[in-house]
Amino acid sequence: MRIGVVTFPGSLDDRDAQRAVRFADAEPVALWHGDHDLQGVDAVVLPGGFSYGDYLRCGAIAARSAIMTEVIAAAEQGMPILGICNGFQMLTESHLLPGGLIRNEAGSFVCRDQLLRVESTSTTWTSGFSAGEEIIIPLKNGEGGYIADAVTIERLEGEGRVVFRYLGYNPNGSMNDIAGISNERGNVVGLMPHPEHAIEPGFGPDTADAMRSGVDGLRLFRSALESALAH
Ligand SMILES: NC(=O)CC[C@H](N)C(=O)O
Repeated sequence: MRIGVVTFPGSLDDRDAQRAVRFADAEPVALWHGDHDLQGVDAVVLPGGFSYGDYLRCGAIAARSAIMTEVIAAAEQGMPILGICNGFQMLTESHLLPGGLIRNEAGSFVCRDQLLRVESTSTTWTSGFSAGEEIIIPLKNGEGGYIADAVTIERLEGEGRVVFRYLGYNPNGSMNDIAGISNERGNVVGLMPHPEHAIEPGFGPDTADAMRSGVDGLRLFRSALESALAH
């Protein structure tokens, strides 16, 4: 499986995402924001960072880049797309996912190992988890507060499209403790925490708790690979 990772001006975690793809035994393909070319990839990761310096709103300018025209068309055809943090912001800004991300409630950047509950396993990126599983994934953002109108929130909850929920502590004031959501089809997933930073023991979240592997993030990439092999 070939998974494209898009680099935008100001991307920070594109190399980490490529590494995560490699660790999951898929082939990473570097894609460029200015190209109208997905190079025949099977899936796309929109990585974290500060695309276009976060000007206007995080992800707003990136959502209007050349590559996103192709990503949007491919997503609508069912291609698996994962938006991580700044990538999640791009997905809402391009309307592939509903709602938006606003400045953290506390007004400051937050960086922590975050406990999450996997609420939905019916997406391409979470099929390898068990529903209700608790995982730890690093989180680092300034505009991570998820908001949507009441009808949208009700719909997301009712359709089981809240994929990840913050547990124990809501780091940014997200409505309903929402950390990640999917589109109706389950091929497009966006989340604020960074799974690409939890792929290797000793280099991810604090693993002092023996119950935690520190590599929960890798399972999102593996899920996509296993979904592809199953089809
Ligand atoms: N880690 C990230 O991708 C950060 C996204 C964005 N720049 C923010 O601060 O919210």
